[in-house]
Amino acid sequence: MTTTGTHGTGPFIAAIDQGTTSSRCIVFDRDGRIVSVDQKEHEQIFPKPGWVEHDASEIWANVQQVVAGAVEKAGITAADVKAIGITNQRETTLMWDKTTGEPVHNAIVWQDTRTDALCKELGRNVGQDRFRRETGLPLASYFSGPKVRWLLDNVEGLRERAERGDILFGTMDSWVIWNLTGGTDGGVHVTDVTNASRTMLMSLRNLAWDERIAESMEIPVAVLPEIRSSAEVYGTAKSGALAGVPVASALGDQQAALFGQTCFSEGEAKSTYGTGTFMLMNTGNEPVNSYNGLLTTVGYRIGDQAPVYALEGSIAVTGSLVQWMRDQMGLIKSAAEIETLASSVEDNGGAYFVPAFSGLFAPYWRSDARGVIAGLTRYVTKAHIARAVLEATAWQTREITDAMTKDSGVELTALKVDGGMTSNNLLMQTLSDFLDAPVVRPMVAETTCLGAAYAAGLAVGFWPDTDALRANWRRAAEWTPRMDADTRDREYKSWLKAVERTMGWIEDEE
Ligand SMILES: Nc1ncnc2c1ncn2[C@@H]1O[C@H](COP(=O)(O)OP(=O)(O)O)[C@@H](O)[C@H]1O
Ligand SMILES: O=P(O)(O)OC[C@H](O)CO
Repeated sequence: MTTTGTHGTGPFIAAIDQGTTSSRCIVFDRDGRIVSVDQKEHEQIFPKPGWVEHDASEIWANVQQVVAGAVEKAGITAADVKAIGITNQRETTLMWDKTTGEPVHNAIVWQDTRTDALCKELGRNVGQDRFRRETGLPLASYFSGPKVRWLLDNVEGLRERAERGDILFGTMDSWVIWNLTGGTDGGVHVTDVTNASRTMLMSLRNLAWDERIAESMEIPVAVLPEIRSSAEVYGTAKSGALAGVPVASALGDQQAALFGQTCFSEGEAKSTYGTGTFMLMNTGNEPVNSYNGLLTTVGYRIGDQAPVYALEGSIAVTGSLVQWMRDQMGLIKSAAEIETLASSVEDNGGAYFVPAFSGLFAPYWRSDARGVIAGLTRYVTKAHIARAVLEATAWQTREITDAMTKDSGVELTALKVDGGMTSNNLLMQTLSDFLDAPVVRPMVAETTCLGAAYAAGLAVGFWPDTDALRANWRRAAEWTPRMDADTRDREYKSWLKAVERTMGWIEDEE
């Protein structure tokens, strides 16, 4: 996809978003407006049920293409661009040879569940609590550490090469930055605090690798990148359309969206509706422990300022359920059609759809759960199912906001949203109804790239401070609750009953 928008005169900031389904590059002007976009999808590789991989060489080639594409569409040159910001799908794990620059295996994607058994074993041997206490994360196949261990155990000869110091590990931020800054010819091997906080290997308080945790996972520290802040100059792009431009930010995509939504004050939260949904709340300069199934993570760190922490509710399946209705069930032809179909009925007809396709993430963290449609009768039509599909996203968000309130003590007053699913009006209204709170969407829906651009711009003095960024945030749409409390409470009870039905489907030995 390539689009060109209207823009003022330069200079500009470019952001690269290396996402789960595609890589894109967006050029922004000083008002945070989009000047140009270029985007390219990459192959999703499913070698076995539950396994998901990406070809990191294909991804790097795509990144170079979209950077060139966005620069060309903007009608600018590298000299007009003051900095490059990086944002990325988080947790996806890659190891490569630092002499040849070749990946040793496909990247293992965040959704991949191959390390389930390994996580259970680590839980038995090391203890669940230890990981949560030190890293803020529950032991789950979602995070990078167990994926690194899997690669070291399963790629022949890799452990010896890693111990010799020939191998580098990185999430996609590290891979893109290493290649951009020269690769085998002096590329810098770094990651930022937000990405590092998803590896399960970083001490959340010290913002440094926890060597004892790494040792308990049998991961040699020699493979780990240097942890840096989210907004500082890591190096300079060595080749391509933006050669000579400083690479000045890195943030995991959900943290970048928090930044792009200008959630700079404690208690401010955003929820991003894409393949999955991720809600993050800024909790200030101290990590807040979760007792209700949320993750404690780093929100961002600007240069040497104090880090900002966040609580996160991660939902594995939201937009991908709409894709499933389209691609596997054939009930709709396009994602947008789900709204038309769901709007053709008044309610869900008694049906509740819990899409626990790869277990349940927050607040349950149950890998033994599987998807369920509950409440079926002959009355139920495909339109009711479409409605239940949209309601599933809204109810899952409600469960997360309930947990956030319990953990943080902050009542939700409004939710800032972004991502592909927010173009669905019925879903946004339903969300407001179920949360009993206003839902607001900003003018620039590409908050992930915007956040990376903002951080890079701050690092090079393109924007003076976060107040200047706040001034760019403009509301495009708002939905307010219309549902009466009795209906909401009754429906929520039924949803929670349906969630119970998903648990324990997978037996341990499976
Ligand atoms: N109108 C819509 N209604 C519901 N879901 C939608 C709609 N448009 C797109 N989606 C879903 O949103 C997702 C794409 O959003 P996007 O933010 O681009 O995701 P990602 O960044 O995770 O690739 C897809 O899973 C798609 O099914
Ligand atoms: O690439 P996205 O938008 O699907 O985001 C993926 C998340 O970062 C996974 O934690």
